[in-house]
Amino acid sequence: MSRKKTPKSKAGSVPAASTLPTAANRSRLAHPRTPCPGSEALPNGPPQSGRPSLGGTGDFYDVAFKVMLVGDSGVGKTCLLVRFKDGAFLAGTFISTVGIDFRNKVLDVDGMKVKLQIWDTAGQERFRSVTHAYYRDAHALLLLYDITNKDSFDNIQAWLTEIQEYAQRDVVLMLLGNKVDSTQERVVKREDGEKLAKHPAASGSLQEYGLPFMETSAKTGLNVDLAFTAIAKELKQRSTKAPNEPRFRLHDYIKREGRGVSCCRP
Ligand SMILES: Nc1nc2c(ncn2[C@@H]2O[C@H](COP(=O)(O)OP(=O)(O)OP(=O)(O)O)[C@@H](O)[C@H]2O)c(=O)[nH]1
Ligand SMILES: [Mg+2]
Repeated sequence: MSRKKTPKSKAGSVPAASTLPTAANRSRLAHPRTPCPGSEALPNGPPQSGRPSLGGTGDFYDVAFKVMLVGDSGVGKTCLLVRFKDGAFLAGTFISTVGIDFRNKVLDVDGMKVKLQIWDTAGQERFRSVTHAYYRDAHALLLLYDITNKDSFDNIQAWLTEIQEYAQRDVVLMLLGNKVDSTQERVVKREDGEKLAKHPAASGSLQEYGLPFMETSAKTGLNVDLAFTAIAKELKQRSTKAPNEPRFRLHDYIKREGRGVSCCRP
């Protein structure tokens, strides 16, 4: 597969739904808390695996995928993304995401440049219709709850139902219990997360094997890179399908590489 350079912004070349961000309206829809040097306005087009045609900043990549962060407001989606992208933690006042925002990051996965275009959605109910419009183009979803917030955990089933309704059937899905650094405030046991991941009532094509599950901390960085890397590896394997390449097993990978991960197969 040839390595290509992302063409200069193509944001104007693909029609976007009116509610979706474009170069012109992005700042109205999202309030990033830190400057986003890697951010760029991109079309909400069809899946891009194998065809690097996303608008860009000049990153080189071989394949590009769309990853969405979903879950209740306050679970740490924005912080997880900022930790992964910038290696920093957004402490202090909680500023809820408005609409949707995104960042790009190119990972080297087994010699191939994999570009993740990561969409950070607003967890608040009032933005749900905006989020729905993005599900269908997502190749992977990271579904978060907050281990210090029982409601966010209880709402996971509702999120899974929504995912089943709006996302592609073969979407790669991973469940993350965030804020694992807050040991004193923990109200959701790791075993409960594992149990839910093993037997989700609704989870699309991954139901057969249960969901890959990890606990993470955007504050300390625990398992954050691993979550995105695992997703990138899975997506890359699916798109290249090299005949002699050993099959990548997402569950086994995070079990082997994760810290504090026991895992997930039923
Ligand atoms: N202790 C701890 N706090 C965290 C962690 N991740 C996020 N937070 C805090 O939790 C609050 C919410 O984080 P956000 O990342 O903004 O939450 P969100 O899921 O993006 O929320 P919405 O944008 O409303 O959907 C902020 O005050 C963060 O500082 C974490 O891993 N550990
Ligand atoms: Mg947010």
